[in-house]
Amino acid sequence: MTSPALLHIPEGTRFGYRAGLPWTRQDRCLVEAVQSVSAGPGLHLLVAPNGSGKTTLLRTLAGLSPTLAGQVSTKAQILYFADELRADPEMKPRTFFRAWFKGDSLAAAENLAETLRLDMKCPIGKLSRGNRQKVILILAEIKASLTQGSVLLMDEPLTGLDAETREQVTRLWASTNTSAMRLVIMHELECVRQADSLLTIAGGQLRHATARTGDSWMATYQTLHS
Ligand SMILES: Nc1ncnc2c1ncn2[C@@H]1O[C@H](COP(=O)(O)OP(=O)(O)OP(=O)(O)O)[C@@H](O)[C@H]1O
Repeated sequence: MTSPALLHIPEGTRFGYRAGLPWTRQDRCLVEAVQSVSAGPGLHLLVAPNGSGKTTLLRTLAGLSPTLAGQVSTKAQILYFADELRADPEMKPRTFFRAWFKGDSLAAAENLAETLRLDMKCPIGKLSRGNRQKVILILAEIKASLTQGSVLLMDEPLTGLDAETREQVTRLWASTNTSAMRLVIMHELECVRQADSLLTIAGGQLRHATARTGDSWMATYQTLHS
């Protein structure tokens, strides 16, 4: 049985920004869906060259920017996580999670922090890039666990993590909150062995592969760009 689509991007949908002064404003299209894209629960990778419009696409899917044409549809709860944690630098992760969660959810956040070796007593402003990233990942996972079938949009969540933590996180994604859809921007395709699809932007076109060609997602990426 195929999984229900949680996110649908119709053919012709355009993503970008409006540039210039209000009276001379012009659309600058970065990405156009040349085929419709539907994705359901699982892990979906968004990998494309620097500056091709990945963050713009993700922010638009999150409803933070308008599409330039067309309309994205979803019935799911959308959770967007930017590539940097925005929180009071004096706040410690323990206080941060206590502000977000109570009871079992808070306990789950604390357990995950222990698993990922996050120092809960170090102020966020003094955490390394990778450790700040762990705070975002824990927030994402515990929030996703509160609603069935959420859509998590994550901008470079693995950047800055050491190899062991990356491995732990990708294993976690495969085993928990499996009703969620994770659309994840990343640059290092090698660190993910299992994924349900790959999206990329080639020459301004959004391309989607739902099965691997060849042995790896890297081979699929190269095919989509050829
Ligand atoms: N509102 C805006 N005004 C002006 N330029 C913009 C705006 N939004 C995006 N851009 C430009 O569009 C291009 C694509 O940006 P975006 O951040 O979406 O790319 P990206 O693929 O995520 O890049 P990277 O891999 O480097 O993070 C960049 O050159 C960026 O400066």
